[in-house]
Amino acid sequence: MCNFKILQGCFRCHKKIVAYIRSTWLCKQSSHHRERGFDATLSLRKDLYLRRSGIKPFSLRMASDRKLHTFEEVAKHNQTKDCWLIISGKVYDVTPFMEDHPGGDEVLLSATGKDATNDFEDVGHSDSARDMMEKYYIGEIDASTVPLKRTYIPPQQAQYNPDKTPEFVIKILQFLVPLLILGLAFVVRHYTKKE
Ligand code: HEM
Repeated sequence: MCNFKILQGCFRCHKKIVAYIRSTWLCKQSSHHRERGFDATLSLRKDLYLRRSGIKPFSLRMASDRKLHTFEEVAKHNQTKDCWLIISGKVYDVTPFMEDHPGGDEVLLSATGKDATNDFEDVGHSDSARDMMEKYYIGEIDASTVPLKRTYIPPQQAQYNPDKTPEFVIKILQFLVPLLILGLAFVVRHYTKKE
């Protein structure tokens, strides 16, 4: 039985070919090359083939190898000694990595019980970090079981409501009373001058 299936451009003419790999050997490929009298790739070692094709083995796992986990099941693994993460639709058991994770085990713990894709991407993990993920991959997440993202509901704009409290009346009076006194002073002065 073949472990991996590859759809990749031909080394020579870049036409897409299908190849199957068993263990470390390429065991079957589409007849494209043989039709042209070229079947040297049949004896290529898998790692050489993969290096040339630029595909990481991680992406080559067949669908049947991927276990589908529910969100609820994954969320239960939220301890230092049992820690699973969901990143880009994939499930990782990072328990053996907790002590060695350069960012510490606490960040990994804080990323459990949710889709940690953004947390992972925000850090700007290196390519070597991404390559390491393969080691901890245990399956796919059943997307239909992931709770919908909490949507941000902006605070409701307070409706215009003129302030009618006593405080507001006092403020108005503080402004009006000096004006009234000033006006009264002018009136009094005006009449007293005439007399
Ligand atoms: C399978 C999952 C993960 C693997 C294999 C992994 C691996 C690594 C590696 C190798 C580094 C060293 C820096 C680098 O090479 O990029 C690193 C750093 C770090 N990681 Fe992760 N990581 C994973 C998940 C996460 C998650 C989910 C978070 C956030 C919640 C996170 C937060 C960090 C932080 C904060 C650093 C330190 C960055 C720094 O100090 O520059 N990692 N990780």
